[in-house]
Amino acid sequence: MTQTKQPAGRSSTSAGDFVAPISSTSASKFTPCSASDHNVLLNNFQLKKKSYRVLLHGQQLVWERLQKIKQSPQGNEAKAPLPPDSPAQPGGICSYGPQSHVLHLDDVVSIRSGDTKASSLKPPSPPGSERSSGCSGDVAQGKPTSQYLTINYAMRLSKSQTDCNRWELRRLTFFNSDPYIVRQWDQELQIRLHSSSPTRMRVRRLLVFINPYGGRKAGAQTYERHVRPIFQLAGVDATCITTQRANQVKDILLSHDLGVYDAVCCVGGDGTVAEVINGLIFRQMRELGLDEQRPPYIPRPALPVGVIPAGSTDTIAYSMHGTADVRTAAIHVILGQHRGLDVCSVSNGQSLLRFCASVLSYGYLGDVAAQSENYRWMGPRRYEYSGVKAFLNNRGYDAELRMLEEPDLLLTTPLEDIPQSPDSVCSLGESVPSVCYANCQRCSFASSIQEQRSSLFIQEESKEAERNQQVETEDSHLAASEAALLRPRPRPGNLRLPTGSISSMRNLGNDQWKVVRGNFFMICGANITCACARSPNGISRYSHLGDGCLDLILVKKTSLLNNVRFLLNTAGRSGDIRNLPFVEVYRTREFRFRTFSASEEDYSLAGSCQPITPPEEMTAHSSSTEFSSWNCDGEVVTDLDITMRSHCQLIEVFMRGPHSYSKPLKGGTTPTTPASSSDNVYCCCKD
Ligand SMILES: Nc1ncnc2c1ncn2[C@@H]1O[C@H](COP(=O)(O)OP(=O)(O)OP(=O)(O)O)[C@@H](O)[C@H]1O
Repeated sequence: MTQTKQPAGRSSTSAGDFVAPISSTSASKFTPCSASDHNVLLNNFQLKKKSYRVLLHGQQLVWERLQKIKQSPQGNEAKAPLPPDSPAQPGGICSYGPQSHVLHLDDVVSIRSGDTKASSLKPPSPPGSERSSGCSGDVAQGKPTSQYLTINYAMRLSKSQTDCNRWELRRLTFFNSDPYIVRQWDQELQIRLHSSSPTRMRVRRLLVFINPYGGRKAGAQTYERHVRPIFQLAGVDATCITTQRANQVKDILLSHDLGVYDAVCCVGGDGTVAEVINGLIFRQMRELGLDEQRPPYIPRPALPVGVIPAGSTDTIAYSMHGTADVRTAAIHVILGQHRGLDVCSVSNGQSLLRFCASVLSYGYLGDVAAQSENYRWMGPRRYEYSGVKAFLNNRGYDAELRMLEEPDLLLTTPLEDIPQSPDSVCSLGESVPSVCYANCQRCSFASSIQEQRSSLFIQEESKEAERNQQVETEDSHLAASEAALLRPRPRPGNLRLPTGSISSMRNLGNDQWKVVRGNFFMICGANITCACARSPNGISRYSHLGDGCLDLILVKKTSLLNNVRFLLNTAGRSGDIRNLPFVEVYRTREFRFRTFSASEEDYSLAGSCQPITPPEEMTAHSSSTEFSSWNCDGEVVTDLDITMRSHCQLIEVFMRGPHSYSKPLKGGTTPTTPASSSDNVYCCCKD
């Protein structure tokens, strides 16, 4: 820890700035966030014409109000921190005392200094320009002139009664009459803001796809009004492409040079997100020279993805952020925190068809997807109309499903070996399933296992990949050898792995396939919760964003009343479909589907790896009452022999996950954040 030095030959300033070693009382409040040995800056600044002592320590900025003390014994006027008078700023995470305000640099969007307040408020210059690096307001070398320092940051509205996962932008403008101090703070903050972290990437050049056709056809306006200003504030250089047709996103991603971009972002609904994800994965397969129809493993794309909701349901964005708020999604892109998102491959007997990021659904939702395309002119209301039609016409669909049930980690792992984190609200091998939040322990654990697998078994799995390529059986074309070629995953922290966890993962292959036959109202393979504004818990409330598993939900065909019960249950906040006697939920990594009433010719109607079926074929197929279609991320797939397989954290997406928090306490007291494991269960939006 070092302290700052004032440049020689300058007089002290009227604001009472000083550079001082941290006092023992202040230092005792620190809870360092990173192990790196950062400098500590400590100076007085003015904020809204009031004096504050401001401290930069590690990745945390702390400011504490000063007040005048009448006279010191020596006769000098002095300043001291105010007594406790206001609660700490929400978002503060360290124990600095109740009167301190704490801002983590993870939540800072941009920093800019200026000679005047107005000039410090201007957005930073885009990357590549002279002023984009280092000191933003002054020429880095030479005599500084800036006295204002504006810090733009984002804050979650944790006290909001309507949407507590929403984030908003805020700013602080500090004043110091000594430009040397302002320059030093500016430089130090810029360095720390852009320092690399395995789970955070500050995007500089972004490729943005805008779908002007999805949802209410307002993608372009949404981007201009809400997203562009946020990207500008962060100094992001965004190249925008407004799509002209379906599948254009995928075609561009497959054919264009993406080397200059740090990330890809889409403004659209689930179909647009799926196009981006499919485009990036297929591109990676091409670059590696893999057979796209029968790849020996699924490679991880190089670029992370940002998702801005502008579609009809936006379940992917909602499941990622806990809200479909556009500004929140844009803020997550510029803050740059990313997590691995599971992606499922969908294949038929012959080849890989496509990748699915949210849900693959047969029966009721498949019928809705197939029919609603005919009523797109209605906008999002087409789902209600087609939904009622498909509901009344559903006579049940015969099907056979085979799956490997995910073993419960608790059964194979001694309890004391299960990693515990005070920040986490997700258990691992839980008897009561957990909900996936920010800092999800189940997903972190899956990530760690993935990393260990790729390093420990790389040689063995490479051999397995070779063997699989030689002996291509119907079942092995997507064999689980991808881990060998996955690059190591970023790890949020030092997570201790339970002993035996690796072997329990590897024993999966020896387990027995479970077979379920029946007549179903609906069959869903849910990769994520599939929550949306109308169904805040989603179809699959306990699905995790990155645990490498999917939830197979089987809704048996019983009575019309039960179908209504099921739909009401998924729409409400308090219901749990697991309690319904005609619903079965299995957690698995893979399932296979066949409809036993279909003849051989009925299989693989699409008959190729064409991901989206042509409309004529789709309509003809959907008119059959014996077979349904598949709804894959809102797009229609008509094959009748389907395998869905989850690929753990295959793609990095800009998100933190929905947040866990306590209800705001009565009397305006802010609950402590992050939530401890005991106060995680309530969302202030819930009742
Ligand atoms: N210019 C365009 N004209 C016609 N179709 C387009 C165009 N651009 C994109 N598409 C296609 O529009 C389809 C629907 O888009 P998207 O899924 O984003 O919106 P949505 O269906 O309204 O939303 P959601 O999937 O969230 O319900 C996608 O399959 C995409 O390929």
